[in-house]
Amino acid sequence: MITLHDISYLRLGCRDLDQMVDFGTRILGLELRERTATHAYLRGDNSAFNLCYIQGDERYDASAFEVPALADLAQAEQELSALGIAVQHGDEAACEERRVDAFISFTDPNDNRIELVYRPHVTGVRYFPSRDAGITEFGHFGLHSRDIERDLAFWTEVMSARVSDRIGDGALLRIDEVHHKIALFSSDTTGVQHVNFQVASIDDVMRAWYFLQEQGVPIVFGPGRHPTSTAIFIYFLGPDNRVYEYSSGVKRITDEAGYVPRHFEMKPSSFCMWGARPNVKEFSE
Ligand SMILES: O=C(O)c1cccc(O)c1O
Ligand SMILES: [Fe+2]
Repeated sequence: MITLHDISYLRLGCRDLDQMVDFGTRILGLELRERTATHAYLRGDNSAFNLCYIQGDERYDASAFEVPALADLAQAEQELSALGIAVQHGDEAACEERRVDAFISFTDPNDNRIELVYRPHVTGVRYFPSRDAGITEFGHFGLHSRDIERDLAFWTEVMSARVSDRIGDGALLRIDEVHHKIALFSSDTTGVQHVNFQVASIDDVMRAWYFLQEQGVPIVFGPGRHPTSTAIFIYFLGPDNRVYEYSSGVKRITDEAGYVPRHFEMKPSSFCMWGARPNVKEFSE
């Protein structure tokens, strides 16, 4: 089994880097930490970055997870190879580009690009937001799945994630006490399905609601409250057409041994207990 310590970062291809930097800073409220001609590193906490936008193929994305020890990379490579999954080693330049000491990359059974990283760089400089969005951490992300049972088996049996709740086919997976850091949703494509940042309180979610409307940002779901994680949320679209989410109050699962996942029906009320209706394809019946 491969043990994931935490989510680390997302690499997101885009056609217009300036536009994504503007969105990331002025709208999302992330800090632009570094910028090259082709790469922009943005963060909502003290890590080197959470999101790296890369000028070029807008369909490109990769999601990264931290493993605790260097030896975990070699062990992961062995286990993945035994399953017939091809593994690449990051060379020095690729490590530098990702601000990590070492990493391997592969594609999961859904062809999602996954990176396992050792020692993602953390800074001693506190996150300085470019707007007061109230971000407290990089919360979780959703991945598309063209075959949920196949992908769920991979993420739980190979990557040691645990199911916290299901909604229809969808699955919310934890790798620590936080209710979920990975979500799998049934779809016909690959890659990142949504990007979540946690904010401090309901006030930040409601402030975002007014702010996003004023800025003309399309809101696609919420404000609302998830019955699953109990988090209060709002979802909106970036200029890259990706779905972004702020949420606050995600529950923790402390009774690891005794917890039994619940299976919510595939209905809007399973995504929002206040009655908001999702305008997000993967959340709809
Ligand atoms: O927080 C949740 O429970 C949740 C449920 C459905 C979809 C999501 O994106 C979520 O974050
Ligand atoms: Fe989410």
